[in-house]
Amino acid sequence: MRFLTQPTTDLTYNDVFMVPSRSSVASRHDVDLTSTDSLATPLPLVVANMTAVSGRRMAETVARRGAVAIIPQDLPTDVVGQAVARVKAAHVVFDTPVRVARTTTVGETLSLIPKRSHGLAVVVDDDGCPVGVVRPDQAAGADRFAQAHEVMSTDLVTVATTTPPREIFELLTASHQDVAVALHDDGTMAGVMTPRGALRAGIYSPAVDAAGRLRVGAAVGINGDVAGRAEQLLEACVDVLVVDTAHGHQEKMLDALAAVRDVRDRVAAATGTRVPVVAGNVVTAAGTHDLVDAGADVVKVGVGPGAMCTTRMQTGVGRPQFSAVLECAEAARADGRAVWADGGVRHPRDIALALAAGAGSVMIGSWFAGTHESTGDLLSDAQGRSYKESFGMASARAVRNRTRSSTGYDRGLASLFEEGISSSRMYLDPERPGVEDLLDFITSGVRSSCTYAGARDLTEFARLAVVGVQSSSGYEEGRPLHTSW
Ligand SMILES: NC(=O)C1=CN([C@@H]2O[C@H](COP(=O)(O)OP(=O)(O)OC[C@H]3O[C@@H](n4cnc5c(N)ncnc54)[C@H](OP(=O)(O)O)[C@@H]3O)[C@@H](O)[C@H]2O)C=CC1
Ligand SMILES: Nc1nc2c(ncn2[C@@H]2O[C@H](COP(=O)(O)O)[C@@H](O)[C@H]2O)c(=O)[nH]1
Repeated sequence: MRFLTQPTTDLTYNDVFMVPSRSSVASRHDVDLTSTDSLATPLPLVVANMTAVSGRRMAETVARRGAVAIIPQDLPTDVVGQAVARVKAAHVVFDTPVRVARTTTVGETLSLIPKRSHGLAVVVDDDGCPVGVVRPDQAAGADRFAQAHEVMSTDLVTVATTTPPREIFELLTASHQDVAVALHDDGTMAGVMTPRGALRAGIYSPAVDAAGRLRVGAAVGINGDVAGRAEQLLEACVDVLVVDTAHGHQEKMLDALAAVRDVRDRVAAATGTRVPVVAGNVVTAAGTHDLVDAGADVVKVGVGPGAMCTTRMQTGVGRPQFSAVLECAEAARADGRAVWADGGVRHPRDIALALAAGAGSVMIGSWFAGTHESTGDLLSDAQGRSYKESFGMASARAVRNRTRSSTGYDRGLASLFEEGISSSRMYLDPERPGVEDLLDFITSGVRSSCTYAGARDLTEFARLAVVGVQSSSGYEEGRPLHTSW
């Protein structure tokens, strides 16, 4: 990346723009978005280890499209193990729908439907074979205690798991149906595919492990039995370990990271599978080098840019994220490593700019909180707008949860140090209510950014991008107007 003119201050994503360059890339479909970190995921996107955001539904949905989610550090390892097992058991092409039994009540079925973006629930019999589909409009007039089989439609489109997505798309559009149910040879349900899902299956590749299963990561903090937790997570088959704390450039972190690296190396020697270790957060070259020296394969960058973050206002500490990523990416590259740009992403352009600055992948939290697949329940405000509740991992709410096994006195002490928002509303975008809708939005933007720069992949993009510094009115000029002025 080069600047049009050398900046004299540190910069946020909003402070910068890219200019187009002469390009020989004829189509946005010709751009390869494989991440340039050691994970080499098909998409350079990571879902942040935030309790309000990242769980098994999020993990399997994004992995099917090529990204990876990190399960938060505040969950007990047996719970993480169950989530990882569910992700690993999920089909890599067909989506996992909401599944109910014939006898599930209509009330419960309707409450479960928003947990996925398909807008329906598949009814299965005792053997796991699909027998019908319930959509909210079919159940609208029914008693809440009626059972799913009483309101379901039995007009099912079924396909074999080997049916190509394009064929499924054509089958569904010709029959005016909204979903196909894929069956295993024994008639049990493998998953579902919508027409939109069929299009996605044609353009995205799943992020898979050596055994062809969906990939998922998990986080560890720096307190307690860090090595023990890392070992249990590796036994649970996580594909990436994230050692995460607010102040990543502290000696306690370097010790914790070295302990995690040693466990990982021991497991790698025994199993032949070397799981990458990510560590953060830092915002300087010095912090990056120290984390690499202590064992990080990838360094996580960002102090204070997150949407749930109060660190900068509380402490004055942090750094504008574009400059932090740029400096840390250069330092990591010199050490033969990569960085993740963590936090502060609100538009596809921010991801493109982070990648232009040299990030191997970009981590997103709050934006994805406002989707069907995030962990929270779907709520409605007084105007009927759908939202999910989100909160920061250093908020009083998260600290209370993290310290639940400590003494009252220690919990009281910990609660004095909150650096995050305990409750915020992340509204679902009616145009893009599912995380896959956001992935479509992001990847189309980033593919386009690459072609403007003349780049066929993200290594080229980070080399060829030409970046300028803009005033706040320059940024404002680029914002679309939804009403006239
Ligand atoms: N990217 C960012 O800007 C930030 C991210 N977060 C996120 O919040 C989550 C919780 O992280 P964290 O608060 O570190 O909790 P952890 O549970 O990981 O504990 C942090 C440990 O580091 C010690 N510590 C020393 N200095 C600091 C400091 N300035 N800030 C915080 N801890 C410090 C604490 O000791 P003691 O309590 O005794 O001081 C404690 O032992 C993580 O997911 C993290 O990514 C939190 C804040 C900023
Ligand atoms: N200072 C704080 N930072 C937090 C907190 N919870 C999470 N985070 C950081 O934000 C990113 C995600 O950023 P987003 O803009 O996409 O939401 C996450 O990965 C953490 O590094 C917090 O309570 N305080």
